[in-house]
Formats: sequence, C-alpha cells, structure tokens
Amino acid sequence: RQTGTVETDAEKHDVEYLTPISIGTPPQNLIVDFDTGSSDLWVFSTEMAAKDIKGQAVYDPNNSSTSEKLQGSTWQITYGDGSSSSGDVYLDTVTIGNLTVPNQAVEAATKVSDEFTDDANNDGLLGLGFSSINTVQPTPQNTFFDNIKNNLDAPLFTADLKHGAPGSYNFGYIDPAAYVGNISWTPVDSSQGFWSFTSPGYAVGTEAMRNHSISGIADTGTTLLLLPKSVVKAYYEEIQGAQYDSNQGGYVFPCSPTPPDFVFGVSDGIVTVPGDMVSYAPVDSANQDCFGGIQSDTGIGFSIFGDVALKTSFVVFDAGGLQLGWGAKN
Ligand SMILES: CSC[C@H](NC(=O)[C@H](Cc1ccccc1)OC(=O)N1CCC(N)CC1)C(=O)N[C@@H](CC1CCCCC1)[C@@H](O)Cn1ccccc1=O
Repeated sequence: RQTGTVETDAEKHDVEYLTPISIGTPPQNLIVDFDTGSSDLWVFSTEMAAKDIKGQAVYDPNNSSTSEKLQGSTWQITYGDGSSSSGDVYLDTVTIGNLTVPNQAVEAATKVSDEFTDDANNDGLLGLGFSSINTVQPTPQNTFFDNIKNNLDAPLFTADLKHGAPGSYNFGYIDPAAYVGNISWTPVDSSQGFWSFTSPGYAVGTEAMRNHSISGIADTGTTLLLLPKSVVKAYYEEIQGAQYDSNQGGYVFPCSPTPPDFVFGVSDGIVTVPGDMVSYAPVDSANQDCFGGIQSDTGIGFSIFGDVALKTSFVVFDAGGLQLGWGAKN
C-alpha cells in the first residue's frame, strides 16, 4: 500500500494549477494541468507540427525504452471553453511524486487548438475524472488514479489548491495537518463521469442561507465558480456598480471595496468563498474594475465548482465512498 504527494503551482491569478509528472524511461519531465473535469492524460508530443509548439515540453515516445504504441487507438477531446486536442496512444511508465503506474495510457497529441499552443506553461492535461468519459477509441483507457487506486492506502486523492501560492495533490491519504475541524461529506453521482454533487443552498455575505439546490461538479480544471444565472444575479445585486459586461463576457464590478463573501452549503456544513477571492482579476491596467470569479453556468447543463471555490478548502475526492469531502484549510 502506498501514498504520494506532489506540489502544484498556481499560475498568475490562479488561472490554472500546473503539476510536474514524468513519463517514460529515462524519465521525461512535463508540467500538466490536473483536471477532475475530464479523464484523458494527454501531452504535447514530437508527433505534433513544430508550428503548434511554442515553449511547451514534449513527450517523445521514441526516446523511451518502455513506450509501447497502442496500435489503432486514437483520441479527440473538446473542452467547455472550446479548446481541443487529438492524437494517438502509447502505454508507458508515468510517475507522479513517488507513485508510478507502469502501463499508463499516455495520449500523445498530434494536433492541439491555438489555446493550448498559446499557453506556453502547460504541457498537457492529466484527467482525474471517472474513466467512463475517457475519449480513447476503440477502447477507452483508465486514468492514472484508476490504475493506482487499489495500490493506495485508501482509494482517494485530495486537492489543496492555494490562492497565489503552491498547493498540493495527495494520493491515498487524508493529511490531518491540512485542515481544521470536521470534513463535510456529500455523496457523489459519478454517472456522467464527473465528481458531481448537490449543494442544498447558498448565502450572500452575512445573509441567511437560501434553500436553493445547486447541482454541479468539483472541477480543478475550471478557473471560475460557474453557478445558475439566478444565483449569480442575486450575488451581484449586492455589489454597487456591478454589471454584466458583454465585452468581457461576464459580470464586472469595482475592485474596491471588497465584495461580499459567497457561501454555499455542503450537506451539513458550509463553504465560504471570501469576497477578496471573488474579485478574480482586474479587467483594465488602471485596476478600477474587476472581472468576477463567480459567473453564470448558462449553457453547460450543470454548475462548475472550479478553482475559485476549491482553493477555499481542503477537498477530498473519495472514489471508495463515492463522496466529496470539504474541509476548512489549516
Ligand atoms: C465552462 S468550463 C471552462 C473551462 N476552462 C477554463 O476554466 C479555462 C482554463 C484555462 C486557464 C488558463 C489557460 C487556458 C485555460 O479558463 C477560463 O475559461 N477562464 C479563465 C480566465 C478568465 N479570464 C476567463 C475564464 C474548461 O473547459 N475546463 C476544462 C479543463 C480545462 C481545458 C482547457 C485547458 C485547461 C483545463 C474542463 O474541466 C471543463 N469540463 C468540465 C466538465 C465537462 C467538460 C469539460 O470540458
């Protein structure tokens, strides 16, 4: 039985959290985005056109004595923000921290959309969703976590993302030093391949909780907290000068004073997103107006508890108990 831990770095404005992994023999080091909202491990590779690579590290299967091509297998993925990638598949050794999976499906990109080419810091994605939504054809492949979970002390991983500071992903154990008080547990519906749960209600600032079920997914790969239009409207109504800015594609408000906290329920507990974390980022160099970290989930079909919500807490993704645990950070 094993456990493992790896540090993840917050990019500017916590826009994404990037984590080092190594692939192949000898190990090739890449830095990727751990995404609990998807289930493919794909990386920039030597099979891509040179013009699509701008600063990223690439995986070279020919330079790994343990790589084995999964003949006839291909993959193609499109994300909620419209970005996409596709390619073919190798089995190879993948190591995260001190944990190694010898025959992990590594999806080598042959094509990526401009959003990925333009994100020089990100060499690929490591999906931590359920393997049922892996895109490899003809046979979907297991995620790193699914491959290793039976060798872990416990079939779970935790995300401890921080505001503007390195955080950590732990595998197989709950670090008691990472949280205070009790963890609030809520059941997960994995039928769509996501870490889906239903929050019983929310509150704006110091107001009383409103009974309003919000069904969504815990998604480390999404930057913002995307909620139902009615909830978002109720929140921004409490901020002087807040308005929907179609140019920015979301609600914008004066960066000061600090906006009210946003509180959402998790079964018998609550999670508080501090107002200063709701001011996602200044929209102009004058730093007058800020783009909101809480925006609408219109068109997605469910809410997304992205990094703005996750970085407030110590979050346990428990595949054994099929439950999510939210703990107050230490
Ligand atoms: C409505 S899901 C939007 C969400 N993509 C984001 O959150 C991007 C992340 C980002 C950050 C920095 C550079 C590039 C991209 O960031 C913004 O969209 N931002 C940040 C900056 C803000 N100014 C505007 C809003 C999204 O597709 N996530 C997926 C994983 C992403 C894909 C892009 C690369 C990073 C990981 C994924 O879990 C979302 N999923 C969740 C469930 C089902 C399908 C699905 O696909």
